[in-house]
Amino acid sequence: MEIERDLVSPDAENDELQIEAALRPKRLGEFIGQGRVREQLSLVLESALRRRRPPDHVLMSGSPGLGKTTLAMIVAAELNAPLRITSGPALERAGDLAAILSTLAEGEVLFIDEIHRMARPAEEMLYLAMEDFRVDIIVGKGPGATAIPLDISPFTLVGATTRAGLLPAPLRDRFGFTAHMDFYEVSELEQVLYRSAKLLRVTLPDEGAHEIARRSRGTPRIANRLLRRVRDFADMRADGLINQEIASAALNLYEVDANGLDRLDRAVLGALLKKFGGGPVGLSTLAVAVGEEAETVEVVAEPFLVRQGLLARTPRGRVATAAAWSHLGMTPPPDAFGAPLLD
Ligand SMILES: Nc1ncnc2c1ncn2[C@@H]1O[C@H](COP(=O)(O)OP(=O)(O)OP(=O)(O)O)[C@@H](O)[C@H]1O
Repeated sequence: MEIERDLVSPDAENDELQIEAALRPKRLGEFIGQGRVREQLSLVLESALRRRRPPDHVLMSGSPGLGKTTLAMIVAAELNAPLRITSGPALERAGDLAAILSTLAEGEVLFIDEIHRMARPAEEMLYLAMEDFRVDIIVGKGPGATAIPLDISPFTLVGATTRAGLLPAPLRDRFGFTAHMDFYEVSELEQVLYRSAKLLRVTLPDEGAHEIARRSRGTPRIANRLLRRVRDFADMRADGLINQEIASAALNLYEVDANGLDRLDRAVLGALLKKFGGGPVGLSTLAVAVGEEAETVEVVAEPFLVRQGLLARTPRGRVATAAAWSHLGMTPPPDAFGAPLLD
């Protein structure tokens, strides 16, 4: 079974990238939510500016669509520094990274998205670059190979990962500041929606904003996407009025459920309850049951289901909570949460 990428998929689709760019907050002061990260980052950046030195390297971890790329761009903007963007999968060989590092301008911000997917030789080159602003260029092969050290300009690395746990410790330790991005509160998503509505020239009453925010899976990217779909629906069916009823009808039409669960979330929960009696079941078995890659289930669906209190990760596997059974309107078997109690 192939799960279609849904309206609430946290990944950006191609035609969406342009709209996203237009909706991106450009400065830290415009960035909504993630209060602690914002405050810590602003201290790091301010003190770097005062010392006239590039700040410590920054690692950002969190689910897709929570604003990691946006924050990386903001870091460069706040430092008034140029920004270079690449991603882990593009750095297949050490030479790919050397070509970038050796051409960085002084103080430039290098953003590596999906940094956990970088090839090993590139990763090792990065250690030295991050620590000593130096790369060793290997010339020749085999026993005759020599390493020629090359100084590079001091720079700031901003790494983003959806899977901080996969980063090797030597790499993780070289970041002076780690920002854990969490899902957004409904009230924060409302602020994201008001801001986007203004930029898109959409009239958004409070009740419409609330309905969209609470179904946005705690993710600004999804909130912005749902806003555009609800606007289309309201334009066609309600003279552009986005009240609670219209927002709710539009989101039902697009199969976003009342808690913002998407089709993949529901498929994972459904399989867990119907095929495995609520678990425990291993991640890969669960992924096969919904026809998805284990990584997709782990990175995309699980964090939100865990956050919603619908699924628990235990040493023996994934387990549905009581809330999951009631969310799908099912009755758990008597032994669903361990042995039944005897009177
Ligand atoms: N704090 C925020 N305030 C307002 N808008 C935000 C915020 N965070 C993200 N957004 C919006 O969500 C969109 C997606 O954010 P972004 O691309 O930065 O996410 P990401 O975490 O880098 O995702 P991915 O890992 O998939 O690249 C942006 O276009 C931006 O409009």
